[in-house]
Amino acid sequence: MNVGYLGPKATFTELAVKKVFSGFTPFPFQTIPECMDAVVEGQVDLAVVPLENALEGSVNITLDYLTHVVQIPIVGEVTLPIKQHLMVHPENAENWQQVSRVYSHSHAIAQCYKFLHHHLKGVPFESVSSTAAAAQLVKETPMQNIAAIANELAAEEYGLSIVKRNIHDFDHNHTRFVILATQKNFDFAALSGSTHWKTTLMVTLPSNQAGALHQVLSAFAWRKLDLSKIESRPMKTGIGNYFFIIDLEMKLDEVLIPGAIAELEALGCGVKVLGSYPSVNIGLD
Ligand SMILES: O=C(O)C(=O)Cc1ccccc1
Repeated sequence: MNVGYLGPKATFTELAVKKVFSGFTPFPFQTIPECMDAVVEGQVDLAVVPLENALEGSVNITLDYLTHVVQIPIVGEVTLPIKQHLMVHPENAENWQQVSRVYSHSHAIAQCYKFLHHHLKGVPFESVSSTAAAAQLVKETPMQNIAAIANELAAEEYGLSIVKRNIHDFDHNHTRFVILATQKNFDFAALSGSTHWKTTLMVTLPSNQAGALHQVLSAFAWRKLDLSKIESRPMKTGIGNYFFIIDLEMKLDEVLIPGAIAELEALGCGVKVLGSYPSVNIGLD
């Protein structure tokens, strides 16, 4: 099977792919939408993209593309610890404190904001499509003293020198990556051995109805359904129009979740199941 992922080689997404898809053929794509389009067009069997980071929150492009553009179910989830390092071209290793710009994925820059503020104060930073794309840029531009924030594998892959390790501002830095597939026969529970399942719903509220969100939450609460996330995202139809993404800590069953969905629909809500999928937590080793 082919797995599309946010590339180029040595992104955090590739680390996630390597942890769970040994024996699959990896295909890097430059952007998250390109990965998802590749699944829709049948160019790859699966796609792995980042969805949420513990320090920086949701990867909005992933959520928005999944909810507004493509219709691909989430079939699995992998959570990985994230360690960010500052790296430069070996020719600039001695002078890293004089770097003129720092490149990385916007989430990685945000995860290291305190470090950048204190150790590279005033140095501009610029976001690129991934941490590994930043490392590749630094490799290809040795004549400029610039830095990338990326992982250890990227330093190896692009021949860069790590000049500061673990520059993320908080220790518990994890990212959730989702696996997307249209194929019905892909079984992530069998592949990963995971018995922990989650279900993700997209809920739109009836317009201008006082207490609607309270009623939505009570449909889950009285059934004792455990929510691990609720987040609002713009409908993109006008200021103040939002939908909700709700994660439940259980597999889609035949009674409780369908009962809650029926109750929400009776209230005038729209409900879409984005996926019910096994979830795995991986260590860096
Ligand atoms: O840019 C990468 O390496 C990615 O895979 C996206 C990302 C960025 C920052 C933290 C986790 C994942």
